[in-house]
Amino acid sequence: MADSDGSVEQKFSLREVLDTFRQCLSENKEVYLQHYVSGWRGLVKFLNSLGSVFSFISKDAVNKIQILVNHQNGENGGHYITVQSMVKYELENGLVDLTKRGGHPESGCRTLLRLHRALRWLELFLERLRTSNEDSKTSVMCADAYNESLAQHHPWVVRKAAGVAFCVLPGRQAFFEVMNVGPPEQVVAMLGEALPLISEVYQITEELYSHHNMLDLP
Ligand SMILES: CCCCCCCC/C=C\CCCCCCCC(=O)N[C@@H](COP(=O)(O)O)[C@H](O)/C=C/CCCCCCCCCCCCC
Repeated sequence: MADSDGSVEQKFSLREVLDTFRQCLSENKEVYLQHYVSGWRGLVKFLNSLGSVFSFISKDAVNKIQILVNHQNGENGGHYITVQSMVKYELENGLVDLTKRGGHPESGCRTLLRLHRALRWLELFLERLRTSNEDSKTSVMCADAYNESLAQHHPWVVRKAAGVAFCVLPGRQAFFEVMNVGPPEQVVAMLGEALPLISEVYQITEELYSHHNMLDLP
């Protein structure tokens, strides 16, 4: 549908995000980068619909998505099909800054690690949403999930800004409406479908990064 300014409306759909995370895993449990990035694109649509307070977060996510897309579309794009092939290629060719930032500030590995950490936040947040009740506050659920995950990797100023943004999150009912799924029971059911997929993608990536000692890339 076109907006009044002629731009194409980009409505968030939880179903679409669920489908992209379903497509993420290959038969032998490799993570397809293209679908991983599409999943994040879908989530950013949701974030954008929440208002400009969140734009510093969505800008960072979009920037990281774009770095990964550039790798996929670049001359070595054939190595950026799965997270596993990307890790292998970048490590074998010395394209990752392993201990301090240097010549490869935009490696696929360090960029994906930032989104991977955010995926843990998402998993924790969605699980809280799924098991929440009408009186639960999205701001509290979001902050708790953040403090348990991403916050450990952010400096004070980012944690403060994130905390301010969480305070203006819409309430649970409005939040569920933006998901475009239907009544709350259907949202809860779909979250129950989405969570194991997100969790599996997270676990596989976590093990891969841990195996290569890359969970703290600068
Ligand atoms: C299913 C629908 C309901 C949930 C929808 C959630 C939608 C969330 C969409 C996007 C999440 C944003 C992901 C942010 C990635 C952050 C990556 C990161 O950690 N970047 C920092 C480090 O990067 P480098 O400097 O090392 O390159 C960077 O400093 C961060 C800057 C921005 C602040 C990030 C705060 C993240 C807060 C967590 C997301 C809150 C979203 C709330 C909306 C419900």
